[in-house]
Amino acid sequence: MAPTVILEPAGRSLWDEPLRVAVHRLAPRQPVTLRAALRDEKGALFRAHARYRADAAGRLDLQRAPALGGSFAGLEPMGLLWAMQPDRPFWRLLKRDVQTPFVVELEVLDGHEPDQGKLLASAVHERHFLSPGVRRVPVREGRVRATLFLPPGPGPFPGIVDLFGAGGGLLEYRASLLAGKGFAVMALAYYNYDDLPKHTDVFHLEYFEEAVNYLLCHPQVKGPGIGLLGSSKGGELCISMASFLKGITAAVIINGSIANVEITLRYKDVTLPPLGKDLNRTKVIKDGLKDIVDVLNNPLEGPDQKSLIPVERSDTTFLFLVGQDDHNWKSEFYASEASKRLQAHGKKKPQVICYPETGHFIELPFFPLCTASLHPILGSLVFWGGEPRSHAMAQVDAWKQLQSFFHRHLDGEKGTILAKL
Ligand SMILES: CCCCCCCCCCCCCC(=O)SCCNC(=O)CCNC(=O)[C@H](O)C(C)(C)COP(=O)(O)OP(=O)(O)OC[C@H]1O[C@@H](n2cnc3c(N)ncnc32)[C@H](O)[C@@H]1OP(=O)(O)O
Repeated sequence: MAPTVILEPAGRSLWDEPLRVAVHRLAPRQPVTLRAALRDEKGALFRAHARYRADAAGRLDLQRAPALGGSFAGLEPMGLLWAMQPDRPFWRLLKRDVQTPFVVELEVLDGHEPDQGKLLASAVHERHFLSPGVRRVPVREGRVRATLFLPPGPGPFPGIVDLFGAGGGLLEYRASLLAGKGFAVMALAYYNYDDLPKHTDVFHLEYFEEAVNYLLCHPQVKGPGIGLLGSSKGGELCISMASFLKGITAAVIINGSIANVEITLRYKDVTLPPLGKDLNRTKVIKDGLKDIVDVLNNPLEGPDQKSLIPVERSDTTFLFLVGQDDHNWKSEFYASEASKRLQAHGKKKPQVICYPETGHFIELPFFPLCTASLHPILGSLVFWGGEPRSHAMAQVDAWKQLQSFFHRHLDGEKGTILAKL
């Protein structure tokens, strides 16, 4: 009988679920190569392969068998996903439409030559971004342009606003999966989407306030406060929201900055200018990639202090998730400074989790690492940092940590929300 691929769950699973891959009916100790591939919505092909050897009974189980080489090595049951590389250089895996899955094709080839062995077996598996019963509700309310994801059932649910970074648009894949964990999550656009400006020199915090209030007033959102989740420029904006706006109980900042970067921020009569920078501090590393980690000025010094976000005003409970190899900016320094400033002002000590060999884009579990791509502000190819295996481990942990943080701080007893300004 021919070899077969056994997948658990079979046929389909959520993107953040571990997938158990096994191959049965191989010859005892047969050398094989496993290949995985998926195509993104822009046609880029992401692929990984790994060499294995079946056991004495002709079985291969990726939870027990180490990869002997290929795109990764060692015991890595999800390596065929996180070690994928795009056929387009400097391309990042993004999910643009959460209503369709990524379709992963798995192949088992005889021998250890990834492009030459005879095809022994194959399987197709769908990786979804919408949990069963999660509702996707486009929001066009006042100025707010967003998508709200509601868990199944009547609620009310703890509410979270989710922001991605520079480049804008509306990325929904994190919000949609998080809604499956029992939260009402609003993926919020703030530029380069729908009728929002394509580019802007100023962000008005009143826009974000409108979004927070929309969520707070939603009948299926449980008060008295909501959570914020933001990465990169989105993380920085979450720190500003938590510092100036009412109604924010908890915030998770993934590689964010404590200073306002690149685009002026206004709220009522307050203006935070962009942090100073010196592009001469750009280093050109291999393949002409730019390393911009030293470009921004130190926000604790001189006139650059005007760009510092007054995080010490905030009564929000923070979790900072930090990639220690972030080459976009100095996320670890920013998180530690935020922690110092909050504590110096008698505020709650934030939780700071630092991940070694982890770069700028801490994504959902099993997303392949994007080490370099076009910088949405600089317009040139930059190095984001990270080592694939460590980065993959960090993504799994970060996803668990942020969920338990939000459950702890948004699902608990009602707290008092204090006015800030
Ligand atoms: C100047 C001073 C700088 C100083 C630096 C100081 C320090 C740092 C400060 C900065 C702090 C901030 C730090 C941060 O925040 S870092 C950035 C974090 N940002 C995000 O995570 C949000 C990402 N969002 C976006 O990038 C956009 O909204 C997307 C792309 C989703 C859609 O948007 P839109 O629908 O409008 O886009 P398009 O499809 O027409 O594509 C447009 C172009 O984008 C390129 N592209 C698209 N997809 C991919 C991909 N998968 N891989 C690689 N590249 C991709 C590609 O070249 C394409 O052009 P073309 O090839 O099609 O012609």
